[in-house]
Amino acid sequence: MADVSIDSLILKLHDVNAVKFGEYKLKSGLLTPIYIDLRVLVSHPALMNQVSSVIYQRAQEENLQFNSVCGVPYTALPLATIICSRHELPMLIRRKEAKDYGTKKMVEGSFCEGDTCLIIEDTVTSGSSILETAEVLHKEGLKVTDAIVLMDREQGGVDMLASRGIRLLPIISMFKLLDVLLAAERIDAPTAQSVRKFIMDNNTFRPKKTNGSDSPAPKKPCVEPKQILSYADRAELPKIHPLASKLLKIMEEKESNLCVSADVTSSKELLQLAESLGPKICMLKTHCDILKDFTEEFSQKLQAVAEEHNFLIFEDRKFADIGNTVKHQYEGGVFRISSWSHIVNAHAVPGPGVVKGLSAVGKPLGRGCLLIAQMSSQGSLATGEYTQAVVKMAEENSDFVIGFICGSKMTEKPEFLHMTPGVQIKTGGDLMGQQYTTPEDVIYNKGSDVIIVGRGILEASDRLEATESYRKSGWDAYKRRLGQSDQ
Ligand SMILES: O=c1ccn([C@@H]2O[C@H](COP(=O)(O)O)[C@@H](O)[C@H]2O)c(=O)[nH]1
Repeated sequence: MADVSIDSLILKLHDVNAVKFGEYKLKSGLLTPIYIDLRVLVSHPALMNQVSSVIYQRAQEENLQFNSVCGVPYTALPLATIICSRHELPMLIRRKEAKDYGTKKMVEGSFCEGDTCLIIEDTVTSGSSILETAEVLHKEGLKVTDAIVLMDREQGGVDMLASRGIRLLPIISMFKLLDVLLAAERIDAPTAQSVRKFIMDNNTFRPKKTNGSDSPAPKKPCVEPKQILSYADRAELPKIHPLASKLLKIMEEKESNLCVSADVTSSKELLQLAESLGPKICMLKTHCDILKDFTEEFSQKLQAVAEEHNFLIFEDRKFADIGNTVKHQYEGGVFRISSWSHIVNAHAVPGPGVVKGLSAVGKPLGRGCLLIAQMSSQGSLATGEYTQAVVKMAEENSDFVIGFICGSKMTEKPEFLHMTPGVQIKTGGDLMGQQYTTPEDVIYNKGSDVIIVGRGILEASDRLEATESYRKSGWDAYKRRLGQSDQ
Protein backbone atom coordinates (compact mmCIF):
# COMPACT_ATOMS: atom_id res chain seq x y z
CA MET A 1 0.00 0.00 0.00
CA ALA A 2 1.28 3.47 -0.87
CA ASP A 3 2.59 5.56 2.01
CA VAL A 4 0.04 8.29 1.34
CA SER A 5 -2.78 5.81 2.06
CA ILE A 6 -1.07 4.84 5.29
CA ASP A 7 -0.91 8.53 6.14
CA SER A 8 -4.62 9.00 5.48
CA LEU A 9 -5.33 5.82 7.47
CA ILE A 10 -3.42 7.31 10.41
CA LEU A 11 -5.51 10.48 10.20
CA LYS A 12 -8.72 8.45 10.07
CA LEU A 13 -7.65 6.45 13.13
CA HIS A 14 -7.05 9.73 14.89
CA ASP A 15 -10.47 10.99 13.71
CA VAL A 16 -12.26 8.07 15.39
CA ASN A 17 -10.31 8.52 18.62
CA ALA A 18 -8.31 5.33 18.22
CA VAL A 19 -5.20 7.37 19.03
CA LYS A 20 -5.44 9.13 22.36
CA PHE A 21 -3.02 11.49 24.06
CA GLY A 22 -3.08 11.93 27.83
CA GLU A 23 -2.14 9.56 30.63
CA TYR A 24 -3.12 5.91 30.24
CA LYS A 25 -2.10 2.65 31.86
CA LEU A 26 -0.60 -0.11 29.71
CA LYS A 27 -1.10 -3.85 30.33
CA SER A 28 2.24 -3.79 32.18
CA GLY A 29 0.99 -1.05 34.54
CA LEU A 30 3.29 1.54 32.96
CA LEU A 31 1.75 4.98 32.43
CA THR A 32 1.92 6.10 28.81
CA PRO A 33 1.31 9.53 27.21
CA ILE A 34 -0.23 7.86 24.13
CA TYR A 35 -2.80 5.11 23.96
CA ILE A 36 -3.83 3.21 20.86
CA ASP A 37 -7.39 1.97 21.24
CA LEU A 38 -8.33 -0.01 18.15
CA ARG A 39 -11.34 -1.52 19.92
CA VAL A 40 -13.31 1.44 18.57
CA LEU A 41 -12.87 0.07 15.04
CA VAL A 42 -15.92 -2.19 15.39
CA SER A 43 -18.09 0.93 15.31
CA HIS A 44 -16.55 2.11 12.03
CA PRO A 45 -17.10 -0.59 9.40
CA ALA A 46 -15.47 1.29 6.49
CA LEU A 47 -12.33 1.85 8.53
CA MET A 48 -12.44 -1.75 9.74
CA ASN A 49 -12.46 -2.87 6.09
CA GLN A 50 -9.58 -0.55 5.26
CA VAL A 51 -7.49 -1.87 8.16
CA SER A 52 -8.26 -5.47 7.15
CA SER A 53 -7.18 -4.66 3.59
CA VAL A 54 -3.81 -3.22 4.59
CA ILE A 55 -3.11 -6.23 6.79
CA TYR A 56 -3.96 -8.68 4.02
CA GLN A 57 -1.98 -6.65 1.52
CA ARG A 58 1.04 -6.79 3.81
CA ALA A 59 0.82 -10.57 3.91
CA GLN A 60 0.73 -10.61 0.12
CA GLU A 61 3.61 -8.18 -0.29
CA GLU A 62 5.74 -10.40 1.96
CA ASN A 63 4.57 -13.45 0.04
CA LEU A 64 3.76 -15.18 3.34
CA GLN A 65 2.91 -18.87 3.16
CA PHE A 66 0.39 -20.07 5.76
CA ASN A 67 -2.47 -22.52 6.18
CA SER A 68 -4.63 -20.47 8.51
CA VAL A 69 -5.04 -17.11 10.19
CA CYS A 70 -5.54 -16.40 13.87
CA GLY A 71 -6.41 -13.00 15.34
CA VAL A 72 -5.16 -12.28 18.86
CA PRO A 73 -8.30 -12.01 21.01
CA TYR A 74 -10.25 -9.81 21.16
CA THR A 75 -9.58 -6.70 19.08
CA ALA A 76 -7.89 -8.51 16.20
CA LEU A 77 -10.57 -11.22 16.06
CA PRO A 78 -12.98 -9.30 13.81
CA LEU A 79 -10.05 -8.19 11.64
CA ALA A 80 -9.03 -11.81 11.09
CA THR A 81 -12.67 -12.69 10.44
CA ILE A 82 -13.02 -10.08 7.70
CA ILE A 83 -9.74 -11.08 6.05
CA CYS A 84 -10.56 -14.79 6.13
CA SER A 85 -14.10 -14.30 4.95
CA ARG A 86 -13.17 -11.93 2.13
CA HIS A 87 -10.27 -14.05 0.86
CA GLU A 88 -11.73 -17.45 1.77
CA LEU A 89 -8.88 -18.37 4.09
CA PRO A 90 -9.27 -20.89 6.95
CA MET A 91 -9.41 -19.15 10.30
CA LEU A 92 -8.55 -20.38 13.80
CA ILE A 93 -9.85 -18.92 17.04
CA ARG A 94 -7.68 -19.04 20.11
CA ARG A 95 -9.73 -19.28 23.28
CA LYS A 96 -8.62 -17.13 26.17
CA GLU A 97 -9.92 -19.73 28.61
CA ALA A 98 -10.82 -23.42 28.07
CA LYS A 99 -14.44 -24.47 28.38
CA ASP A 100 -15.07 -26.95 31.19
CA TYR A 101 -17.45 -28.93 29.00
CA GLY A 102 -17.56 -30.29 25.45
CA THR A 103 -14.20 -30.56 23.62
CA LYS A 104 -12.33 -28.29 26.09
CA LYS A 105 -10.21 -27.16 23.13
CA MET A 106 -8.05 -24.01 23.34
CA VAL A 107 -8.04 -23.56 19.56
CA GLU A 108 -11.24 -23.68 17.55
CA GLY A 109 -11.24 -24.60 13.86
CA SER A 110 -9.77 -27.40 11.75
CA PHE A 111 -6.05 -27.83 11.30
CA CYS A 112 -3.36 -30.48 10.90
CA GLU A 113 -0.27 -30.86 13.02
CA GLY A 114 2.62 -28.97 11.40
CA ASP A 115 0.32 -26.40 9.72
CA THR A 116 1.56 -22.81 9.71
CA CYS A 117 -0.71 -20.18 11.23
CA LEU A 118 -0.35 -16.45 10.58
CA ILE A 119 -1.10 -14.30 13.64
CA ILE A 120 -2.82 -10.95 13.31
CA GLU A 121 -2.72 -8.31 16.02
CA ASP A 122 -4.03 -4.76 16.36
CA THR A 123 -1.34 -3.17 18.59
CA VAL A 124 1.98 -4.40 19.91
CA THR A 125 3.92 -3.02 22.86
CA SER A 126 6.10 -5.82 24.24
CA GLY A 127 4.77 -8.56 21.97
CA SER A 128 3.58 -10.65 24.96
CA SER A 129 -0.01 -11.05 23.66
CA ILE A 130 1.22 -12.42 20.34
CA LEU A 131 3.59 -14.73 22.19
CA GLU A 132 0.78 -16.04 24.41
CA THR A 133 -1.33 -16.82 21.34
CA ALA A 134 1.65 -18.42 19.56
CA GLU A 135 2.32 -20.62 22.60
CA VAL A 136 -1.26 -21.88 22.63
CA LEU A 137 -1.04 -22.63 18.90
CA HIS A 138 2.33 -24.37 19.37
CA LYS A 139 0.80 -26.65 22.02
CA GLU A 140 -1.69 -27.78 19.40
CA GLY A 141 1.16 -28.65 17.03
CA LEU A 142 0.87 -25.53 14.86
CA LYS A 143 3.83 -23.50 13.60
CA VAL A 144 3.94 -19.69 13.89
CA THR A 145 6.65 -17.94 11.89
CA ASP A 146 5.08 -14.56 11.15
CA ALA A 147 2.70 -12.07 12.70
CA ILE A 148 1.30 -8.85 11.27
CA VAL A 149 0.41 -5.91 13.49
CA LEU A 150 -1.38 -2.74 12.51
CA MET A 151 0.29 -0.53 15.09
CA ASP A 152 3.73 -1.14 16.56
CA ARG A 153 4.47 1.08 19.55
CA GLU A 154 8.20 0.46 18.88
CA GLN A 155 8.85 -0.56 22.48
CA GLY A 156 10.66 -3.80 21.79
CA GLY A 157 7.92 -6.11 20.46
CA VAL A 158 9.71 -6.78 17.17
CA ASP A 159 12.91 -7.84 18.94
CA MET A 160 11.23 -9.84 21.66
CA LEU A 161 9.25 -11.85 19.12
CA ALA A 162 12.31 -12.25 16.87
CA SER A 163 14.14 -13.74 19.86
CA ARG A 164 11.32 -16.31 20.03
CA GLY A 165 11.44 -17.11 16.33
CA ILE A 166 8.49 -14.98 15.21
CA ARG A 167 8.93 -12.24 12.62
CA LEU A 168 6.67 -9.30 13.42
CA LEU A 169 5.63 -7.19 10.43
CA PRO A 170 4.29 -3.80 11.54
CA ILE A 171 2.18 -1.60 9.28
CA ILE A 172 2.29 1.65 11.24
CA SER A 173 5.13 2.49 13.59
CA MET A 174 4.82 4.91 16.48
CA PHE A 175 7.36 7.31 14.98
CA LYS A 176 5.52 7.34 11.67
CA LEU A 177 2.23 7.98 13.44
CA LEU A 178 3.71 10.92 15.31
CA ASP A 179 5.26 12.38 12.15
CA VAL A 180 1.94 12.22 10.30
CA LEU A 181 -0.09 13.72 13.15
CA LEU A 182 2.49 16.46 13.61
CA ALA A 183 2.61 17.31 9.90
CA ALA A 184 -1.19 17.42 9.84
CA GLU A 185 -1.12 19.71 12.87
CA ARG A 186 -3.21 17.28 14.93
CA ILE A 187 -0.58 17.45 17.67
CA ASP A 188 2.06 20.00 18.52
CA ALA A 189 5.80 19.48 18.50
CA PRO A 190 6.24 19.24 22.30
CA THR A 191 3.60 16.47 22.45
CA ALA A 192 5.32 14.54 19.66
CA GLN A 193 8.66 15.03 21.35
CA SER A 194 7.43 13.86 24.75
CA VAL A 195 5.89 10.72 23.23
CA ARG A 196 9.08 10.00 21.27
CA LYS A 197 11.05 10.34 24.51
CA PHE A 198 8.66 8.05 26.35
CA ILE A 199 8.95 5.41 23.63
CA MET A 200 12.74 5.58 23.55
CA ASP A 201 13.01 5.47 27.35
CA ASN A 202 10.61 2.53 27.73
CA ASN A 203 11.82 -0.33 25.64
CA THR A 204 10.42 -3.48 27.16
CA PHE A 205 12.72 -6.05 25.55
CA ARG A 206 15.27 -7.70 27.82
CA PRO A 207 17.40 -10.15 25.86
CA LYS A 208 18.40 -13.35 27.64
CA LYS A 209 21.97 -13.39 28.93
CA THR A 210 24.16 -16.09 27.38
CA ASN A 211 24.18 -17.92 30.74
CA GLY A 212 20.45 -18.30 30.33
CA SER A 213 19.32 -15.96 33.10
CA ASP A 214 17.26 -12.86 32.41
CA SER A 215 19.34 -9.72 32.48
CA PRO A 216 18.07 -6.91 34.68
CA ALA A 217 15.92 -4.29 33.02
CA PRO A 218 18.29 -1.97 31.21
CA LYS A 219 18.06 1.70 32.13
CA LYS A 220 18.47 2.67 28.49
CA PRO A 221 16.73 0.88 25.61
CA CYS A 222 18.51 -2.31 24.50
CA VAL A 223 17.44 -1.67 20.97
CA GLU A 224 19.32 1.39 19.72
CA PRO A 225 16.81 4.23 19.91
CA LYS A 226 16.36 6.45 16.89
CA GLN A 227 19.56 8.36 17.46
CA ILE A 228 19.81 12.10 17.13
CA LEU A 229 22.69 12.38 14.70
CA SER A 230 24.97 15.39 14.58
CA TYR A 231 25.27 17.44 11.40
CA ALA A 232 28.79 15.99 11.04
CA ASP A 233 27.49 12.39 11.32
CA ARG A 234 24.77 13.08 8.77
CA ALA A 235 27.30 14.55 6.34
CA GLU A 236 28.97 11.12 6.20
CA LEU A 237 25.83 9.04 5.62
CA PRO A 238 26.29 6.67 2.67
CA LYS A 239 23.13 7.84 0.90
CA ILE A 240 23.57 11.57 1.48
CA HIS A 241 23.44 13.91 -1.52
CA PRO A 242 26.89 15.52 -1.99
CA LEU A 243 25.45 19.03 -1.73
CA ALA A 244 23.56 18.21 1.49
CA SER A 245 26.79 16.71 2.83
CA LYS A 246 28.68 19.88 1.89
CA LEU A 247 26.13 22.08 3.66
CA LEU A 248 26.16 19.92 6.81
CA LYS A 249 29.97 20.12 6.90
CA ILE A 250 29.83 23.90 6.54
CA MET A 251 27.30 24.07 9.38
CA GLU A 252 29.48 22.00 11.67
CA GLU A 253 32.66 23.84 10.75
CA LYS A 254 31.19 27.33 11.14
CA GLU A 255 28.95 26.36 14.06
CA SER A 256 26.10 27.95 12.19
CA ASN A 257 22.69 26.67 11.17
CA LEU A 258 21.70 30.18 10.14
CA CYS A 259 20.58 31.13 6.65
CA VAL A 260 20.14 34.85 6.12
CA SER A 261 17.32 35.82 3.80
CA ALA A 262 18.87 38.74 1.93
CA ASP A 263 15.61 40.33 0.85
CA VAL A 264 17.04 43.62 -0.39
CA THR A 265 16.43 45.27 -3.74
CA SER A 266 19.89 46.45 -4.79
CA SER A 267 22.68 44.14 -5.80
CA LYS A 268 25.26 46.39 -4.09
CA GLU A 269 23.50 46.05 -0.75
CA LEU A 270 23.12 42.32 -1.24
CA LEU A 271 26.84 41.92 -1.91
CA GLN A 272 27.64 44.03 1.16
CA LEU A 273 25.41 41.79 3.25
CA ALA A 274 27.05 38.66 1.86
CA GLU A 275 30.50 40.08 2.53
CA SER A 276 29.81 41.23 6.10
CA LEU A 277 27.55 38.41 7.33
CA GLY A 278 29.18 35.62 5.27
CA PRO A 279 31.52 34.39 8.05
CA LYS A 280 28.55 33.74 10.36
CA ILE A 281 26.14 31.92 8.06
CA CYS A 282 25.89 28.56 6.38
CA MET A 283 23.67 29.80 3.58
CA LEU A 284 22.46 33.02 1.98
CA LYS A 285 18.96 33.05 0.55
CA THR A 286 18.12 35.35 -2.33
CA HIS A 287 15.04 36.47 -4.27
CA CYS A 288 16.81 37.52 -7.46
CA ASP A 289 13.59 38.82 -8.98
CA ILE A 290 13.27 41.58 -6.38
CA LEU A 291 16.65 43.05 -7.36
CA LYS A 292 16.24 46.16 -9.48
CA ASP A 293 19.69 45.79 -11.04
CA PHE A 294 20.45 42.09 -11.42
CA THR A 295 23.37 41.41 -13.76
CA GLU A 296 25.52 38.43 -14.58
CA GLU A 297 28.47 40.28 -13.07
CA PHE A 298 26.56 40.51 -9.78
CA SER A 299 25.92 36.77 -9.76
CA GLN A 300 29.62 36.11 -10.39
CA LYS A 301 30.61 38.38 -7.50
CA LEU A 302 28.11 36.69 -5.22
CA GLN A 303 29.59 33.31 -6.07
CA ALA A 304 33.07 34.62 -5.25
CA VAL A 305 31.92 35.90 -1.84
CA ALA A 306 30.19 32.57 -1.14
CA GLU A 307 33.41 30.79 -2.00
CA GLU A 308 35.49 33.14 0.15
CA HIS A 309 33.27 32.85 3.24
CA ASN A 310 32.24 29.23 2.71
CA PHE A 311 28.45 29.45 2.49
CA LEU A 312 25.94 28.15 -0.04
CA ILE A 313 23.56 30.26 -2.11
CA PHE A 314 19.88 29.40 -2.07
CA GLU A 315 17.67 31.18 -4.61
CA ASP A 316 14.16 31.09 -3.15
CA ARG A 317 12.50 30.99 -6.59
CA LYS A 318 9.67 28.60 -5.62
CA PHE A 319 9.26 27.03 -9.05
CA ALA A 320 5.71 25.81 -9.61
CA ASP A 321 5.09 25.02 -13.28
CA ILE A 322 5.23 22.01 -15.56
CA GLY A 323 8.61 20.34 -16.02
CA ASN A 324 9.39 21.86 -19.42
CA THR A 325 8.71 25.42 -18.26
CA VAL A 326 10.64 25.22 -14.99
CA LYS A 327 13.58 23.76 -16.91
CA HIS A 328 13.75 26.97 -18.97
CA GLN A 329 13.09 29.21 -15.96
CA TYR A 330 15.91 27.57 -14.01
CA GLU A 331 18.49 27.46 -16.81
CA GLY A 332 17.77 30.53 -18.89
CA GLY A 333 16.03 33.89 -18.91
CA VAL A 334 17.67 36.97 -17.41
CA PHE A 335 18.69 35.27 -14.18
CA ARG A 336 20.26 31.97 -15.34
CA ILE A 337 19.68 30.74 -11.78
CA SER A 338 21.25 27.32 -12.25
CA SER A 339 24.59 28.95 -13.09
CA TRP A 340 25.06 30.57 -9.67
CA SER A 341 22.64 29.17 -7.08
CA HIS A 342 23.60 25.96 -5.30
CA ILE A 343 20.07 25.32 -4.08
CA VAL A 344 16.62 26.18 -5.40
CA ASN A 345 13.17 25.26 -4.21
CA ALA A 346 9.89 24.17 -5.75
CA HIS A 347 6.26 23.68 -4.93
CA ALA A 348 5.01 20.13 -5.43
CA VAL A 349 1.63 21.29 -6.77
CA PRO A 350 2.45 20.45 -10.43
CA GLY A 351 3.41 16.86 -9.46
CA PRO A 352 6.78 15.12 -9.91
CA GLY A 353 7.29 16.74 -13.35
CA VAL A 354 8.47 19.92 -11.64
CA VAL A 355 11.32 17.99 -10.02
CA LYS A 356 12.13 16.19 -13.28
CA GLY A 357 12.37 19.51 -15.17
CA LEU A 358 14.62 21.12 -12.55
CA SER A 359 16.69 18.02 -12.09
CA ALA A 360 17.41 17.81 -15.86
CA VAL A 361 19.25 21.13 -15.47
CA GLY A 362 20.50 21.03 -11.89
CA LYS A 363 21.63 17.45 -11.42
CA PRO A 364 24.51 17.54 -13.93
CA LEU A 365 25.72 20.72 -12.18
CA GLY A 366 25.63 19.10 -8.72
CA ARG A 367 22.80 21.39 -7.60
CA GLY A 368 20.06 20.47 -5.12
CA CYS A 369 16.41 21.27 -4.60
CA LEU A 370 14.18 21.77 -1.56
CA LEU A 371 10.50 20.94 -1.78
CA ILE A 372 8.09 23.27 -0.04
CA ALA A 373 6.27 20.99 2.36
CA GLN A 374 4.83 23.70 4.60
CA MET A 375 4.76 27.49 4.61
CA SER A 376 5.13 29.91 7.46
CA SER A 377 2.27 32.15 6.35
CA GLN A 378 -1.10 32.14 8.06
CA GLY A 379 -3.76 30.04 6.31
CA SER A 380 -1.21 28.15 4.21
CA LEU A 381 -2.81 25.28 2.31
CA ALA A 382 0.37 23.21 2.50
CA THR A 383 -0.75 20.97 5.36
CA GLY A 384 -1.87 17.42 6.11
CA GLU A 385 -2.03 15.01 3.18
CA TYR A 386 -0.51 17.56 0.81
CA THR A 387 2.54 17.85 3.06
CA GLN A 388 2.81 14.08 3.30
CA ALA A 389 2.64 13.77 -0.49
CA VAL A 390 5.49 16.30 -0.73
CA VAL A 391 7.59 14.17 1.61
CA LYS A 392 6.92 11.14 -0.54
CA MET A 393 7.87 13.06 -3.68
CA ALA A 394 11.14 14.08 -2.03
CA GLU A 395 11.91 10.52 -0.98
CA GLU A 396 11.29 9.32 -4.52
CA ASN A 397 13.63 11.95 -5.99
CA SER A 398 16.45 11.96 -3.47
CA ASP A 399 19.07 12.17 -6.23
CA PHE A 400 18.12 15.85 -6.58
CA VAL A 401 15.81 16.77 -3.70
CA ILE A 402 17.93 17.36 -0.60
CA GLY A 403 15.24 18.46 1.82
CA PHE A 404 12.30 20.65 2.67
CA ILE A 405 11.09 24.11 3.43
CA CYS A 406 8.94 23.32 6.42
CA GLY A 407 7.94 24.29 9.94
CA SER A 408 9.19 21.14 11.59
CA LYS A 409 10.96 17.88 10.85
CA MET A 410 9.11 16.00 8.10
CA THR A 411 10.88 12.67 7.91
CA GLU A 412 13.07 10.49 10.09
CA LYS A 413 15.41 9.98 7.11
CA PRO A 414 18.55 11.86 8.25
CA GLU A 415 19.71 12.43 4.68
CA PHE A 416 17.07 15.13 4.26
CA LEU A 417 17.58 18.71 5.44
CA HIS A 418 14.81 20.73 7.04
CA MET A 419 14.89 24.50 6.61
CA THR A 420 12.48 26.80 8.37
CA PRO A 421 11.61 30.41 7.51
CA GLY A 422 9.43 32.65 9.64
CA VAL A 423 12.02 32.94 12.42
CA GLN A 424 12.60 35.84 14.78
CA ILE A 425 13.81 36.13 18.35
CA LYS A 426 10.25 37.12 19.31
CA THR A 427 7.18 35.22 18.15
CA GLY A 428 4.44 37.15 16.32
CA GLY A 429 3.96 38.09 12.73
CA ASP A 430 3.70 40.86 10.16
CA LEU A 431 0.63 42.52 8.66
CA MET A 432 0.64 40.24 5.61
CA GLY A 433 0.29 36.88 7.26
CA GLN A 434 3.90 36.00 8.05
CA GLN A 435 4.13 34.09 11.34
CA TYR A 436 7.26 33.96 13.44
CA THR A 437 8.62 31.40 15.80
CA THR A 438 11.92 31.34 17.67
CA PRO A 439 15.23 29.65 16.78
CA GLU A 440 14.91 27.50 19.93
CA ASP A 441 11.43 26.31 18.93
CA VAL A 442 12.45 25.56 15.35
CA ILE A 443 15.66 23.67 16.08
CA TYR A 444 15.05 22.14 19.51
CA ASN A 445 11.30 21.51 19.64
CA LYS A 446 10.47 21.08 15.98
CA GLY A 447 13.61 19.23 14.94
CA SER A 448 14.38 21.41 11.92
CA ASP A 449 17.99 21.92 10.80
CA VAL A 450 18.34 25.44 9.47
CA ILE A 451 16.74 28.72 10.57
CA ILE A 452 16.02 31.21 7.79
CA VAL A 453 15.99 34.77 9.07
CA GLY A 454 15.17 37.86 7.03
CA ARG A 455 13.79 40.99 8.67
CA GLY A 456 14.91 39.87 12.12
CA ILE A 457 18.40 40.71 10.87
CA LEU A 458 17.77 43.17 8.04
CA GLU A 459 15.75 45.53 10.23
CA ALA A 460 18.12 45.37 13.19
CA SER A 461 20.12 48.50 14.02
CA ASP A 462 23.29 46.40 13.91
CA ARG A 463 22.91 43.63 11.34
CA LEU A 464 26.17 41.93 12.23
CA GLU A 465 25.35 41.83 15.91
CA ALA A 466 21.86 40.48 15.13
CA THR A 467 23.35 37.83 12.85
CA GLU A 468 25.68 36.67 15.62
CA SER A 469 22.77 36.57 18.03
CA TYR A 470 20.67 34.37 15.68
CA ARG A 471 23.69 32.19 14.89
CA LYS A 472 24.26 31.60 18.59
CA SER A 473 20.58 30.91 19.35
CA GLY A 474 20.29 28.42 16.49
CA TRP A 475 23.53 26.69 17.42
CA ASP A 476 22.73 26.53 21.16
CA ALA A 477 19.35 24.98 20.33
CA TYR A 478 21.08 22.37 18.14
CA LYS A 479 23.56 21.53 20.90
CA ARG A 480 20.68 21.16 23.34
CA ARG A 481 18.94 18.84 20.89
CA LEU A 482 22.06 16.70 20.77
CA GLY A 483 22.09 16.66 24.56
CA GLN A 484 25.45 18.43 24.65
CA SER A 485 24.36 21.52 26.50
CA ASP A 486 24.64 21.98 30.22
CA GLN A 487 21.58 24.21 30.34
O1 LIG B 1 7.01 29.48 4.00
C1 LIG B 1 7.85 30.35 3.67
C2 LIG B 1 8.69 30.20 2.60
C3 LIG B 1 9.59 31.19 2.33
N1 LIG B 1 9.66 32.29 3.07
C4 LIG B 1 10.69 33.31 2.72
O2 LIG B 1 11.58 33.44 3.82
C5 LIG B 1 11.87 34.81 4.04
C6 LIG B 1 11.35 35.22 5.40
O3 LIG B 1 11.60 36.59 5.62
P1 LIG B 1 11.30 37.28 7.03
O4 LIG B 1 11.70 38.72 6.79
O5 LIG B 1 12.17 36.61 8.03
O6 LIG B 1 9.85 37.19 7.32
C7 LIG B 1 11.24 35.57 2.88
O7 LIG B 1 12.20 35.69 1.87
C8 LIG B 1 10.13 34.66 2.40
O8 LIG B 1 9.90 34.82 1.02
C9 LIG B 1 8.82 32.44 4.13
O9 LIG B 1 8.85 33.44 4.86
N2 LIG B 1 7.92 31.46 4.41
